[in-house]
Amino acid sequence: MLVPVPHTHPTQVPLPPGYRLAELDDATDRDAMREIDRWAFAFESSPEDDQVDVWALEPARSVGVWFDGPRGTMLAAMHSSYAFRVQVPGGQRVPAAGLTWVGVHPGHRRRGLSRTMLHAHLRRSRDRGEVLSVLYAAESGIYGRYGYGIASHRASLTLGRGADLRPVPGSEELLVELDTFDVARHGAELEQVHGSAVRPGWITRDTEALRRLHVLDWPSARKGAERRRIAFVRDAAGEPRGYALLRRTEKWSDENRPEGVVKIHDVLALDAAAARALWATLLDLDLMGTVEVRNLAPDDAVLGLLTDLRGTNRKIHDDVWVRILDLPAALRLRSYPCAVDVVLDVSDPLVPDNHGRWHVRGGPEGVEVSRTEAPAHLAIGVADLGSAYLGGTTLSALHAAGRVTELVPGSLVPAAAALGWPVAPSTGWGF
Ligand SMILES: CC(=O)SCCNC(=O)CCNC(=O)[C@H](O)C(C)(C)COP(=O)(O)OP(=O)(O)OC[C@H]1O[C@@H](n2cnc3c(N)ncnc32)[C@H](O)[C@@H]1OP(=O)(O)O
Repeated sequence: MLVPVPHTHPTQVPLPPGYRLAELDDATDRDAMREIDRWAFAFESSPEDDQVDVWALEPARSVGVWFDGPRGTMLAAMHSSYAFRVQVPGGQRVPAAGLTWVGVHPGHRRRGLSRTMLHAHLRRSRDRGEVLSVLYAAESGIYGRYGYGIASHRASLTLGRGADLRPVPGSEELLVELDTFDVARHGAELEQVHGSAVRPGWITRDTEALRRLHVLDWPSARKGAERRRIAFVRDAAGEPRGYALLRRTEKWSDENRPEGVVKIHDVLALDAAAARALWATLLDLDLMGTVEVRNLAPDDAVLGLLTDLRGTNRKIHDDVWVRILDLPAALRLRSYPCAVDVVLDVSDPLVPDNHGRWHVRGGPEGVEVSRTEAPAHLAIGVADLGSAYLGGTTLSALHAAGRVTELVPGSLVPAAAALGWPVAPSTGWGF
């Protein structure tokens, strides 16, 4: 079914002849969407994978570009989004469009298809009342031009077996239970723990399909590893206080020493004792030599528990990118750790409603955000404001890189303190 998507955005670039932007139907266009996904991301699924596959895209949120060519009509590009609620500093969960499945057939790339889709995405998300759009970027160079900035980071670590952890009172009384993961038996408790985390950038998986997708155990992805296991850490009443999804791979050295690898897909603990108990188990599994984890918050408890960080091969990667769609709402909905009184001159060529000078005034109890003609203290682009929004990247760091201009001397540091946040933003899972 082809529902034309109107081109009304002021900066809309017309598509080349033969191409049409249209809403995609979740049922009738599904095969074409899967085909574009395979072409764009260069993968093939096995018949065993297809049996466990989950369709998590949500109805009425996919838009594609059809090509009417000499050999008929084909889908040349698509994108979709999830209706997320993203936690912002202070704990509110704000409506956000989680952009996903952006893909252009390699035979139709660099003709502006993606640009046209992204402009439509920004407009449609705003029309739905979404305050932010968030994404994981396949490549760093794609999304800055649309006003997205890196708003959180994730850490990857490789730990040797038996890495020493500081003691935490109460951790010895907690029970760690290991089981083969089964979504029917473990899914609800896993999401209960996940949904209790207090951290900017945190995105709960609010549909059954997203919950299943997160724990999907692709047979082809095992590559000789065991099936997925789960470790739950529980208090004396049996309540889960943390979990880790993991799998082990057997490996032996030439001298027959055990050098197995534990790969952690997802790990979360709600307090220090739970983190200590969980990591003590993960770091002491028999026949394992190393433990690898790739999606920790940059201030995850394990970094403070380890007595020696050297040799952990710690790396930092970009996590979620944020695009502010409704600037006054976004700035009002987050909290501020201290008083703020600043005029920001925000440049946003794609969303004129965001563009211009904004007075942000208030403090921890709340802020007023209003348009103003008053001279600005700081000038910033909307992508850089997106980077600062969750509190993980300071305005000072952006200023040091020439990405914020201090127009009134002395205004940068107080504004940077007010837009910062004491808990590092992180999402911890990909979509
Ligand atoms: C949130 C997610 O889903 S991330 C997944 C993104 N998808 C992929 O990486 C899959 C493989 N790649 C693709 O499908 C496509 O090449 C896309 C989506 C990256 C780009 O689509 P295209 O239709 O070729 O892009 P389009 O022609 O609209 O280009 C718009 C601009 O982006 C630039 N651009 C396009 N791709 C890239 C890239 N990979 N890196 C840097 N810049 C890029 C173009 O040069 C152009 O620049 P300009 O503003 O200076 O003119």
